[in-house]
Amino acid sequence: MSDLVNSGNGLKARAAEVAEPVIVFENVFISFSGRPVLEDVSYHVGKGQTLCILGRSGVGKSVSLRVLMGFLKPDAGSVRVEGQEITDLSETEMNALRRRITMVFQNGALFDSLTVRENVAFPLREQGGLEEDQIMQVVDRLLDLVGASDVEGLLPASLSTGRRRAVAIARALAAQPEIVLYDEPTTMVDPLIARRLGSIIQRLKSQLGYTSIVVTHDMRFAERLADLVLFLHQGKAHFFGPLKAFMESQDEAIQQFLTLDAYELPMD
Ligand SMILES: Nc1ncnc2c1ncn2[C@@H]1O[C@H](COP(=O)(O)OP(=O)(O)OP(=O)(O)O)[C@@H](O)[C@H]1O
Repeated sequence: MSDLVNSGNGLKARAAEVAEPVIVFENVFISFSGRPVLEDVSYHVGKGQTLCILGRSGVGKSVSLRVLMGFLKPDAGSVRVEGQEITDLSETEMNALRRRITMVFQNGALFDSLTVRENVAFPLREQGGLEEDQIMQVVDRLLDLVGASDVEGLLPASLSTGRRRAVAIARALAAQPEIVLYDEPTTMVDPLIARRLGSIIQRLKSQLGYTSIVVTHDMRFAERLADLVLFLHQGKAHFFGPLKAFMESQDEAIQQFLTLDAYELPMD
């Protein structure tokens, strides 16, 4: 059933059948009350790659994620996940898609009354199909992966923000997604915790081959994780390409973003 239970699943076979990248945005437009936010934005993410979406505040980074989750419909353009057009799916089809794509929210959205272990076990129980001892095995592995084994018996309220976010990542993974979206994972945590969260995301990529998109303000975080960068600027995909090309770009808007980032006091 899962990579976490047994290493063989249908993912590889399905990916091989799909000629195009796992996620494709093509000429996407979206506006609110006539005010354009994304104008003609295109990018793609291949299997196992990490894309970091960068850009100044309010430029449409979170909107891009919400379009991918089907919470917002673009006015025009195509959004495809493993070759399937998602802009015209019914709510039922969208719910099926949301089992394959999961979003880790800043606040973690954990159940307050459940322990860390029970929180992580929750999606596995909800999905069914696993015996209790298998569930416990998967939970152990996930807690270990995010470094939260020592707090498994605690309630979320007693954890630090960074720990809560790590547990939220474990719970998101328990739903066995194929694609993980992270919205500002390092906001409001100190640099050490940010580095730890970065290591967790990195490990998920190298050990489990997740395809992921990370929205972040934090250039140091992006530098550690990104294969690809999408830099949104004035509604446009001002840059889309490999991290190295982004860092070396002499483009004025990119230079300004990188320079300002270097001078910004760390928010986390
Ligand atoms: N549902 C909505 N209705 C109206 N306007 C919206 C909606 N969602 C987003 N917006 C607007 O779209 C713009 C982009 O928002 P978004 O949250 O994507 O920015 P962001 O780049 O993620 O910024 P930040 O880094 O500050 O989170 C903002 O001006 C926001 O007010």
